[in-house]
Amino acid sequence: MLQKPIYIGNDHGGYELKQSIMEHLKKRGIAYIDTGSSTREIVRYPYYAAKIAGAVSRGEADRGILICSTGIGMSILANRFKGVRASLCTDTYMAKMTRAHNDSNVLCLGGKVIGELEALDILDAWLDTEYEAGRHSISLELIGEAEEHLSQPITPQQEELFHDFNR
Ligand SMILES: O=P(O)(O)OC[C@H]1O[C@@H](O)[C@H](O)[C@@H]1O
Repeated sequence: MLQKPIYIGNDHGGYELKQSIMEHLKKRGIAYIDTGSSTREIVRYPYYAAKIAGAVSRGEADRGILICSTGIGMSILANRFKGVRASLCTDTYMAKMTRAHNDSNVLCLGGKVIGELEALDILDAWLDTEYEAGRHSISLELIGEAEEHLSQPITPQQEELFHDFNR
């Protein structure tokens, strides 16, 4: 059960699909806040992606959904924010796995890559799959450690940890 509304962002390429996503969330009784572009006019996707990724990173939102033409540009930007694990999904398997294994907190979709029904199935899989934790929590810790040292070269000790599969 989600505690906070899902933040949604989109550019022109994601405008159409966002309408279906919002309708679907409404039907499911899931609260959302739409901070995306409200027209088909050409806009800059990094601006809209940063609003959602920033909100998730600061803890104002637990989950976000980003929709652009391919989902790629927005996922590139979102994953630069601390604590954001943005997942570009093109099928339900990816959506389930990224929740179960990566505790994904931002779903990225490509409005020109997948059809409406496929997108809604992906969304449901992402919403309904719980994070498994267990062995995956070590990997998330490693991602967190990498985030702390983004612009610094990895030390030999960190390098060692990355290759220690017994952790
Ligand atoms: O549509 P334009 O502005 O040409 O390019 C931006 C798109 O390029 C991709 O990274 C994103 O999918 C975004 O929607």
